[in-house]
Amino acid sequence: MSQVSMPPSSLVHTQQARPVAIATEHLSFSYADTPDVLGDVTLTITAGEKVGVIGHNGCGKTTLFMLLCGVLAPSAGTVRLFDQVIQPGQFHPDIGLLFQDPDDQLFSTSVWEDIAFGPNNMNLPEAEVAQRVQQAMQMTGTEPLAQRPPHHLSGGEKQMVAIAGLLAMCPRVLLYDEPTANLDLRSRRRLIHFLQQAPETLLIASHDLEFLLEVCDRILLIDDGQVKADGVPTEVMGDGALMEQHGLEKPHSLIPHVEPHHPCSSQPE
Ligand SMILES: Nc1ncnc2c1ncn2[C@@H]1O[C@H](COP(=O)(O)OP(=O)(O)OP(=O)(O)O)[C@@H](O)[C@H]1O
Repeated sequence: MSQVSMPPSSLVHTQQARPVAIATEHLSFSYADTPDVLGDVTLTITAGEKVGVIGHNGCGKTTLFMLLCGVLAPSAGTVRLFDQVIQPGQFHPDIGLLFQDPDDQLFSTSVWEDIAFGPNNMNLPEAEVAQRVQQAMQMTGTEPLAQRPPHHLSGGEKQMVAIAGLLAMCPRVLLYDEPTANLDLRSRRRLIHFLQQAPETLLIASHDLEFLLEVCDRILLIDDGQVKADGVPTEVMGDGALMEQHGLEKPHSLIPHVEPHHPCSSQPE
């Protein structure tokens, strides 16, 4: 694995004081007809980190997320969430997954009902459910949509409602799978500000590398079922040879900008 630069020692010290949010040990997974999607992945995510997960189509980002939150059962290895081993198939309110397609997440008759679904499942008192729904709608700017049927919303509106549904469960870890896929530029910018201020531990799988550069403090590059690079975003994504080797491109903002010299302009003195 390419270790692309270590954080400064003061940062290491701060991070060591924080608990480990996610730890995988020798995590492997195969689908019945797709073997070795992930092979022997061992990694540690510290509480409060904002980690971008990159890799070409089909490299296993979504599969990794589904293993981390217990939707899929590992073929081998374990996942720990704050030192508790994740039991596949069980409800883990401490970790939430935003699906790639918000339609997979929204199914109630109104936005309010959808956001309340998670807290209701946690058997919270009605007043607390209402308070959490209200707060989650406020944070995501979805209050005006409260009584609308989710299937009538635009792609971007659905995305924010799906995020509100996760926030209402107050998870400590959030997994975002392609969160900018349905968003226009203004909604994308709003999501960037929102995630920059998020107190939770974040893992974000995305092909929108510029978005990851703005939000994340660490990048994992996945290929051939393994973590091939783990480090500071500008250094992992700024390494053109590394990116190309794994089927990716350096983000535009990390390519040095050279002003083209117009042939008719006067020569510099
Ligand atoms: N339910 C499934 N059954 C069989 N194979 C699957 C299933 N889901 C995913 N796969 C395969 O597993 C591999 C990893 O898929 P995954 O969706 O995790 O990749 P990804 O990195 O999230 O891709 P993308 O960037 O396109 O979203 C791919 O080869 C995919 O075809």
